[in-house]
Amino acid sequence: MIVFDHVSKIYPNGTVGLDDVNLTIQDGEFVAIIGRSGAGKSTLLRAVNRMHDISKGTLTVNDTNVSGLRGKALRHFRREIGMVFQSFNLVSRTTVIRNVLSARVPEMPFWRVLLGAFRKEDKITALESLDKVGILDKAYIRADQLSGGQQQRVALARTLAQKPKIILADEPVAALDPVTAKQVMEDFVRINKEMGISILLNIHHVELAIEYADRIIGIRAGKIVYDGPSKEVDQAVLDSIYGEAAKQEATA
Ligand SMILES: Nc1ncnc2c1ncn2[C@@H]1O[C@H](COP(=O)(O)OP(=O)(O)OP(=O)(O)O)[C@@H](O)[C@H]1O
Repeated sequence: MIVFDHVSKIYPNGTVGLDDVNLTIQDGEFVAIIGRSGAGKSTLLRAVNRMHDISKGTLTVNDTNVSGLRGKALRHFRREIGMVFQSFNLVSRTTVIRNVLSARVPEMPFWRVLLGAFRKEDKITALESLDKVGILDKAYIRADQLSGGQQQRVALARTLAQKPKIILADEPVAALDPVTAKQVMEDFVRINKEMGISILLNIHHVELAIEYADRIIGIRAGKIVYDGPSKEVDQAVLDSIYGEAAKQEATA
């Protein structure tokens, strides 16, 4: 469970990233965060695994106060939270399986890392993860020879190999064409429903958010202005999240 209790984030230059956010996300939820550019979506997402420190309030993830974590405890905590980015962040000149196996490195003794001597269990985990996202047949192909959608699936498989309880996804389909974007969103749904992993995802495509997520969080200028089921998101809700921009687009 993720709990934001009166959380604010003020960047060193004075910009308010989050403004008194109160939010509870239960285990196994699929939540999409929507809002205009600069609204605070990434700040919210990245606070969860402490890529960004919060300035005020309390953020608790699975009963751990995130702000109190240091050193080894922080590294251990981060292993339980997978992260997927818009730009995939793969090592392009190596194979798909090597990319996925890299998720196992923090669990390995140093000598194994040095020799690249992955254990059989790690290889099985990596292959199972690739199977879950439907690209097992690409295991021994170089990552840079795959399409964007396939590369995002490798990134997702790498995250699964980490055996996370939560996956954070920062604009995971922004670089993909509409058909591929839907396929990757379907992967997220399957992972969420079949494996029970909580998914918290930032997305600019409102239609995709509503179609695939169960719950929508609308953020505007660092404040949550909507938090409810996807099926209840209507034009009035979108206006409250996007303001004039939504009205102008609707009338264009
Ligand atoms: N490192 C930083 N230093 C100062 N201000 C920042 C920093 N990162 C983000 N901000 C500011 O905080 C606010 C929220 O940014 P954030 O990246 O969370 O928005 P976003 O909703 O994810 O935007 P986008 O959709 O464009 O990615 C913006 O005003 C942004 O300019």
